[in-house]
Amino acid sequence: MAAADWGGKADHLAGERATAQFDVDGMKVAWAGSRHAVEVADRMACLVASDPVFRKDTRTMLSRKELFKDTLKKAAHAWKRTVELHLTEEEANLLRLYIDQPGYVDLHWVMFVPAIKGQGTEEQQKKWLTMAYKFQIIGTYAQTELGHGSNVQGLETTATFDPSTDEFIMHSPTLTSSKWWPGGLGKTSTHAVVYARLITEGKDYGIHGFIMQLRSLDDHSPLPGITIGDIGGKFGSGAYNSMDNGVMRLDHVRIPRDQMLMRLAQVTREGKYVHSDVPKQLLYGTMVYVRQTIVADASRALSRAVCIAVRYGAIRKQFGSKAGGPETQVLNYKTQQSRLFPFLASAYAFRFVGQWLKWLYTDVTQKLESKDFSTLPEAHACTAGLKSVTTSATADAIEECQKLCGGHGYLNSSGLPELFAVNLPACTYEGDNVVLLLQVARFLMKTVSQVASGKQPVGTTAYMGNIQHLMQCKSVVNTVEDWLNPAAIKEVFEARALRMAVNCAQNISKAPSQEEGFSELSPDLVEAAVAHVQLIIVTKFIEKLQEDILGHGVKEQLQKLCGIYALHLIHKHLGDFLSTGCVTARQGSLANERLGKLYAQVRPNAVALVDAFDYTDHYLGSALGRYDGDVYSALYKEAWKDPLNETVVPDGYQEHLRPLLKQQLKLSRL
Ligand SMILES: CCCCC/C=C\C/C=C\C/C=C\C/C=C\C/C=C/C(=O)SCCNC(=O)CCNC(=O)[C@H](O)C(C)(C)COP(=O)(O)OP(=O)(O)OC[C@H]1O[C@@H](n2cnc3c(N)ncnc32)[C@H](O)[C@@H]1OP(=O)(O)O
Ligand SMILES: Cc1cc2nc3c(=O)[nH]c(=O)nc-3n(C[C@H](O)[C@H](O)[C@H](O)COP(=O)(O)OP(=O)(O)OC[C@H]3O[C@@H](n4cnc5c(N)ncnc54)[C@H](O)[C@@H]3O)c2cc1C
Repeated sequence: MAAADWGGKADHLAGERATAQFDVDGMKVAWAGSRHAVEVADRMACLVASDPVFRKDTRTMLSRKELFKDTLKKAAHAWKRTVELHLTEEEANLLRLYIDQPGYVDLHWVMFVPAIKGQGTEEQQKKWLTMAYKFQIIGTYAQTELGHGSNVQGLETTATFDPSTDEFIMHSPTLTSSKWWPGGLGKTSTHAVVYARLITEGKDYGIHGFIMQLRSLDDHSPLPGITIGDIGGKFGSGAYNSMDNGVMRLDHVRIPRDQMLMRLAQVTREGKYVHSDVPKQLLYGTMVYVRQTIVADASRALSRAVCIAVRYGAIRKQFGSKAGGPETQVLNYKTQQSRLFPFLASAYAFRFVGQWLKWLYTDVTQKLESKDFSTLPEAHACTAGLKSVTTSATADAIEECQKLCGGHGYLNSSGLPELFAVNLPACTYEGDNVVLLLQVARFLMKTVSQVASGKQPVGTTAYMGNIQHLMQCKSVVNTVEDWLNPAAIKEVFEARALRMAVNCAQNISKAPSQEEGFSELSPDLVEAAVAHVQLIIVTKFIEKLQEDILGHGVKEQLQKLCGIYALHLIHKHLGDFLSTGCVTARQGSLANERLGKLYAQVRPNAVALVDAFDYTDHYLGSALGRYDGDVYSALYKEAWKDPLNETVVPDGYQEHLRPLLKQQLKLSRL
């Protein structure tokens, strides 16, 4: 039976849109960053949605092989369209984003090219990037090994210089040194930036990057000495299984000396190791760059989940009044609002902090080019911390959005299981989130000790300079309305973050050594790091509201969302705020009361607030999140696409079901 014959007319969202109290177009600009950004994104999203090659509605039903081939097809077609339409870099990136299928191209553009740009000399960039930009070679980033991921200094692959031939010998000395995980390595990449221990003149100089050709450019077979394959299926159907994450073993593979990336350090013809006068941490520069892009990915993934849950919540009805009145939209339940609206606010908060982080990264890069390395530690702490907090919150929120959509959220056709499976590994890749928070904590402990010795901190830690006030201040909040004051909100977040950091520093100083203290206190340090990162997000949201924001009612809605973001954190982490004496129990309950009022104010705007994300139905990929709200017809239609429904009587009936039924029938007649 076709969906149209189903009978009942589907509900729709027009009524919801009519209650919006702001200009949705203006909000689209605030979300995207500029009118230009809205326009380009729209154009690229429509280009993808209207091209049958980019269909993805049956993706979760494909076998791994079919899915992989489909990914190759999409990537090749995307490149063809990029060339035919002379797309700019910005347009091509958006095209890739809206295709919405992880694949080798992500690693090529997001890691291989940036690694060469950041660590290659001008000559090396000219040679390799020219080929990479034209897709004459396909590259990946091969750092992680079977035995070590987080501990980069523990990697085992060796690159031993042989002066007799002017070559490096690349080798995997143990099973655990097998490269393991790099995306695109398994079946696609022709080249990689491989991280290995540099050994010359008998001395181990630690980890460095090397460009290696892995496969023949004629027939794609692995080059001699290289064993390579895919590491196997991953969590979820469809999802990240489109990516050929790979394993690679190297057996004394020789590469020319000039394939060591030599911007930060060089090996001379004679085998002398020479380090440039730049910090060795620049070796980690590609990770800083990618962590920054992952924050933007997190806000996008979160906003997709929220868009699905809000639209569906406005359509779905359960229970009516006792008098037999109409059923209630589930979005009207206060519990639904208190679970969902903090995610809506977080999506906006992460979006704005991501825009700021992009600015910070650009600023640091410009400073590095003029040999000013002073802001590198802060850039590392900000990218590591924000990557960690935003991806963890996003993965949790997508899972909760599935529950917010009830049973239908568990269907692949809701789009939520795949969204979860694709974004969950962001908590691990580019640095495990806990490991990264410990990096932030290390930065905070250094800053606290500098403040103690009279140095004035700058940037995102400038608040620590206000230590006299923040260590003893009491929140001025006395009424529910006082929690509308951004200065009052900022003060309690600053006081909480500083007091948690100072507590940790004091406790570490009581330990026999700094190292032991850091290890013992690491759970508290992680919480202090989270408090600092949440302060950054709240602060950047407040600063965003000080900008010129055009459009009727747009700023007012953002103020409400900013309030929700901050106050829901106070509610969630009330233990921190109380134990550090930043707020009293009464102020905590006033914050909660304010939160309830903000939810009620956001409710009539909820659907319009997710419309402002400006996602096409193709990109959302959800029967529940459709723009027109025709949810039930869509679910019904999607069900029939399942391969199980290709036949009325299932395969296996003759072999397994019929004999069983017959036998049981026979037994019952005995
Ligand atoms: C269906 C839709 C899908 C659509 C998708 C569409 C688009 C996708 C687009 C993008 C997706 C993005 C990517 C693709 C997906 C996945 C790719 C994944 C790739 C990877 O995972 S690559 C491997 C990443 N690996 C890691 O991150 C390892 C983590 N470990 C580390 O970073 C480090 O080892 C460590 C934990 C930081 C420790 O370093 P180490 O040197 O051993 O020790 P320390 O003593 O702690 O540090 C020394 C010193 O250095 C400072 N430091 C550390 N890191 C950095 C840095 N990055 N930058 C600057 N400084 C750094 C540290 O602070 C210390 O400084 P001191 O002053 O204190 O000495
Ligand atoms: C989907 C996906 C794609 C990837 N793509 C790539 C790629 O393209 N290229 C590449 O090189 N790598 C890639 N990786 C690898 C990724 O970077 C690593 O998995 C990541 O850095 C984490 O390292 P690990 O797996 O060794 O985790 P481990 O470090 O083994 O972590 C295991 C547990 O130990 C904890 N832990 C570890 N160290 C500490 C510590 N010091 N203190 C406290 N707790 C600690 C962690 O918090 C975690 O809970 C990918 C991974 C995934 C999942």
